[in-house]
Amino acid sequence: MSDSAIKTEIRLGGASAPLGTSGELDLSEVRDWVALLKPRVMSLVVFTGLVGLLVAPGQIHPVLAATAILCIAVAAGASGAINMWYDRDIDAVMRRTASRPIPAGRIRAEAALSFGVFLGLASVVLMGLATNWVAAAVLAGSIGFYVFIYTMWLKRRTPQNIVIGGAAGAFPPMIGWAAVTGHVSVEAVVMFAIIFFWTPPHFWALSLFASGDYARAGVPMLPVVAGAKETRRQIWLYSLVMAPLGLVPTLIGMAGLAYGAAALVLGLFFLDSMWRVKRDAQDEEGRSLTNEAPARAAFKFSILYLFMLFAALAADRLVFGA
Ligand code: HEM
Ligand SMILES: CC(C)=CCC/C(C)=C/CC/C(C)=C/COP(=O)(O)OP(=O)(O)O
Repeated sequence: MSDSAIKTEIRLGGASAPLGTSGELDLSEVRDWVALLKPRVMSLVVFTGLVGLLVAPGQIHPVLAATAILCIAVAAGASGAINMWYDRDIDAVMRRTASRPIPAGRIRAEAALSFGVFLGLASVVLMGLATNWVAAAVLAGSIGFYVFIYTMWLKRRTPQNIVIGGAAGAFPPMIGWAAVTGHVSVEAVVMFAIIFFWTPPHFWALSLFASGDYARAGVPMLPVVAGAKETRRQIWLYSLVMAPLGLVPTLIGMAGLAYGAAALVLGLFFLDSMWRVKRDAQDEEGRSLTNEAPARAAFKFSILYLFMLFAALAADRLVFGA
């Protein structure tokens, strides 16, 4: 048994102090508070925000740039913590999420909520003071989108939850851009649109092999409500929009031909990966006969794709000064 598991058991058994308020903070507790921030998802969110900031025209002091990125990270983490507070009931019944700090009883739900609200407010105020209030407003909007629109309103109501709510994760490059320029222009909207249309293939690929979890929790994700066949079809349709969108930065002169070539190759790999999901060996209802191997590969590739596409955008600007 791990140290943290032993400590948790001792606390649950003897429970002299409520969880999360013992006054002492050891490494395993720190790890739990960090887990509330969904750090792995945050890493890509922060990276796209950083690229938005790097490709924006104009100057920003490096300390202010670093502060802006910190604010995006903290805001994304804060909304993740509030999401885990709100979703603690369904997280407890899904295998993938059952060991999270709140359902596992290692952090009190109210403590997680206070933590998230405090960090969320602090990130918006700091962003406004360090850069400008347009960036702060878009940052506040993305927290609101993830917490209120996606988590509280749509997630448990409609299979379109991630299409509309997914906008939350598309804002960071726009925030980085606004932090430098003080406004939102067409380039920022293009970066937003790429992530917006990337999100459904990214998430629905995962939901194809995690649909048992969502069905158990009563969350109406597309494969649960409309079946695997329809999910594969919609993954393909969104991919058909997203791959060409990746080329738009070059077409509007925001990036050069080096980025355009990278976006073309990456887009073709993305389409190939999602086509394999669509054409996976399946029964009449679309249930995979391969244990969803193509969907697992496509989910992983979706993350690499977005990372590389945005890396190409930054490299194009930094190396070729497009
Ligand atoms: C509504 C929109 C989205 C939904 C519902 C969604 C859902 C998920 C889920 C359920 C996972 C599984 C892993 C986990 O439990 O943490 C995941 C992984 C991941 N997502 Fe998303 N995602 C969305 C948008 C985004 C966005 C916008 C980004 C970044 C720009 C992103 C980046 C990632 C990354 C990097 C991982 C891998 C984490 C790991 O290594 O475990 N996601 N996503
Ligand atoms: C700047 C800022 C505020 C950005 C926030 C955007 C952000 C982190 C978007 C990602 C959305 C996301 C990880 C959804 C996960 O779905 P879920 O919460 O249903 O997943 P779960 O089942 O793993 O909890």
